[in-house]
Amino acid sequence: MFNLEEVLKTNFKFNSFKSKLQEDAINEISKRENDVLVSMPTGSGKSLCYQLPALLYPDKVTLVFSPLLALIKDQIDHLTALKIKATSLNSKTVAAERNFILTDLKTNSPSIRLLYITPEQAATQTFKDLFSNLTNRDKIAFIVVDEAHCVSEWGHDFRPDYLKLGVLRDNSDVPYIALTATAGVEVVKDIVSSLRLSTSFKTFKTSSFRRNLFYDVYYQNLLDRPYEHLKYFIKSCLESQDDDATKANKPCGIVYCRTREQTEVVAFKLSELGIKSLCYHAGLKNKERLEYQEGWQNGDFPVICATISFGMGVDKASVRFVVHWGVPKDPASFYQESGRAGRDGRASKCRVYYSRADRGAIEFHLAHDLAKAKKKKARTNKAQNAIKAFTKMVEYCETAKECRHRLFSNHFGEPPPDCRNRCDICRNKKEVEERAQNFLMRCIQFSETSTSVDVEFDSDLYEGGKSKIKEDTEWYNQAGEDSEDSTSHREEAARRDRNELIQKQFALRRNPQELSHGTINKLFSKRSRVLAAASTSNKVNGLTIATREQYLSKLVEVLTDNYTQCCENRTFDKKDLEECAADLEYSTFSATTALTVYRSVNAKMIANIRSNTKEKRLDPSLEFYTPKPSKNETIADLFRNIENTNAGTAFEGFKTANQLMNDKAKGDKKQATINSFFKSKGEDKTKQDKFKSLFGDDTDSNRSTPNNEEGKNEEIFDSFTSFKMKKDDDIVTFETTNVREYTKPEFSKDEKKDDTKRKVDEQAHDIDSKKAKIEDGNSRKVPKLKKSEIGLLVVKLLTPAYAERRFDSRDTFKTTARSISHALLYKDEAEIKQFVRNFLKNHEKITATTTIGC
Ligand SMILES: Nc1ncnc2c1ncn2[C@@H]1O[C@H](COP(=O)(O)OP(=O)(O)OP(=O)(O)O)[C@@H](O)[C@H]1O
Repeated sequence: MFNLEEVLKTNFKFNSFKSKLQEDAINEISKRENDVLVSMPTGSGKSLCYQLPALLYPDKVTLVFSPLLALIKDQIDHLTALKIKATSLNSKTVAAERNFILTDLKTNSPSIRLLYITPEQAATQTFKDLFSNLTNRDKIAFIVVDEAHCVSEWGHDFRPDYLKLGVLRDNSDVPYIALTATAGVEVVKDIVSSLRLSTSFKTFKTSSFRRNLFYDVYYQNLLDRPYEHLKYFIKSCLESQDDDATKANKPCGIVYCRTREQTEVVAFKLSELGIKSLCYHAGLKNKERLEYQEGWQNGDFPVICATISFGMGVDKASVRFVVHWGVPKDPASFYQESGRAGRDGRASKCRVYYSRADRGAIEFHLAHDLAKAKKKKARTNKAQNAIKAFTKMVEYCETAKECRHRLFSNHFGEPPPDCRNRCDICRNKKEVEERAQNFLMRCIQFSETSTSVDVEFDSDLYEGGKSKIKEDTEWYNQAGEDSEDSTSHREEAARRDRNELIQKQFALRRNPQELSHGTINKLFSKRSRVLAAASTSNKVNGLTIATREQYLSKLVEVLTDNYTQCCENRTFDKKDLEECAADLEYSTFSATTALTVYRSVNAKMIANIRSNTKEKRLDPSLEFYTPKPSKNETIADLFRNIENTNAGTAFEGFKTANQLMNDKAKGDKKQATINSFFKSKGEDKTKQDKFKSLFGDDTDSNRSTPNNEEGKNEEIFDSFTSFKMKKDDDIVTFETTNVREYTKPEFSKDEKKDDTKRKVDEQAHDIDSKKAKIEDGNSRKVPKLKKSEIGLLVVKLLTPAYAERRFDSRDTFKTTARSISHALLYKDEAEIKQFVRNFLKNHEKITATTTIGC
């Protein structure tokens, strides 16, 4: 009917359509038969899809709703340059122009082809009159809704005024054209329902599958030296390209971090390891930001470590990798951020270095947003949606269920893509499953040794563990006598609570749609630093964990100021001050039942501390504060105690990442790596003891281990990154890494020494084991494996069943693992494996009453 190519050439000066999809969409729209939804990535030429058809109906006008004046201006300038009459009716339109528009559009042959309007304008009487005039005379060619995702609460740019655009349908049957960049299923659903697109609407949509991108996930806490791992990954990405490219087109990459500090630390670490990197975040001066962005774009340095603020308008073709150091916020952001890799169509990689600490921090913020939303529906929905979307990201990272690209195809409502090994799971599912399992197991192991909230090594699944729940319960019962009866009653209640929570956690994983306020509160209470967090809303009506956290933060801040300014001989460290603040907050919390009282007592306390600081008087809470005895219950405690013992340094105030880096640059090599904590002379015995208590391994001492005593626990800790069974020599060994690419570490001198030492230790252990085997052959009852090794092996073997929820509780899991380990003290690896296999075969569900049998 129309010669579209001719119109394209004559009016838009293009020789051909940008893509087949663009051509098809224009073809369909031109017919004016159906509503059309165009979903294509930015820059793919969506505007032409309505601009060209608008020219095909010379005595009609096309109305275009667009959210921003700046976008409108751009479009009008572009069309004016092409001599196409386009104008805008908005709050800034001067009276003369407004009159011209209204007069022109009321004629039989208006000269205006496209009229751009902000959605806010659509609600004005002037527009309503104009609209009914045009409709009555059948003068509208198309109603176009640009950036249509603004109708959706799932989108980032939700604009309530967009919701009103569907109402225009009441009085008109003009075809609607909705345009959006690649949108998720929920957003598309919202567009269709809000704009009331007809049931026969046609969709023109680009597939979200990026076949040149390879996706995978690694776990930060399974890596011995995560920054080195990152370095080798980056090197492999940057080296694989041709050398002929211009400087600006040389391979480069982005490392996305959650916080400004992280960008600084990662950039520093990479630079230190020989990969020139700079950071980019909102805290930099404008000039610096621009300079760094340009430097990266010009190819002055290959890696930029940035918060997600980096990337808007950055369209560099030769990005060979995008790393997320932590966890992306949601599938849509992840798609967009990782999609900055491989714009030139060449093979590129997208990797997440997952961290539970990051997950915890994000969950906490999400819970906070939800709490802040109070009962406002729109905000609550938004906060709930953010939690659901984040849950998908967590599942993506923590499991190895399905092709990584499916995260996106599911999100965009597309059929599963033909991945063909373009992700780690499709390439080697078994290996990835094992890695995910090791990660889960690691979380369980650390949760056994951690009784307080420890962000870096936060426990999996449970609300701070048994002791935390017990502590909460005790708090409620503190008035009563601690009789045996009441204790067992409380333990029973705690067990019930815990099981219920576990069930909810699992339910949450199964069906993230079913989130209730209570569940979320419970879920996030484990992240909280406040004492008895889980009891918050029961104790003080209307009080949220987030509010308590805010007061706690304030208390930490004012106490820190008071301490640094008013105490001469400082011995407390950051954790002491936090604990002191937590005690203060808790004392108010436990003495109150009304929210207003809670707030005012805290406010008064904060004011008092401030006034003491002003008068240079140490606050009594600090003057009489006795730091809690070191229990070595968390890794953080352990590090802190060792640090205190080793360094004997006074509190110097807290340092920013920058200061730390500067200190390091000045040669402060005191603590180059975590390992070096455990490698310094003199304190070995103490540290070993600390590790023993940390891992609950106090029974190996009766075993004869010549040559291997020194550093035994170091080895366990070092190797804790992952462990594997060496099939060939029948011995459980610990691996410093289970990562294929990480094969060529360049150790520093000290690390080489450590490594040699470890090898010597391992050899000694080999000799020791062989000796033990010979002795066993001589029928002496000597254990074939260390107790700790048996323990780890059993835990590893039981973990898949735990992940499949076959244990009724975490306690049962622990007790079973312990009982089996004890029972198999004199068995070898094969026997242990066989036993556990049979045990799991014979017991589908494992409860506290399941007998081990041996
Ligand atoms: N057929 C074509 N041939 C060549 N270039 C084209 C063609 N169609 C559009 N373009 C150009 O492609 C670029 C991107 O087009 P456009 O701005 O319409 O993309 P878009 O998908 O609307 O992006 P956004 O989501 O940012 O609005 C523009 O410079 C436009 O002139």
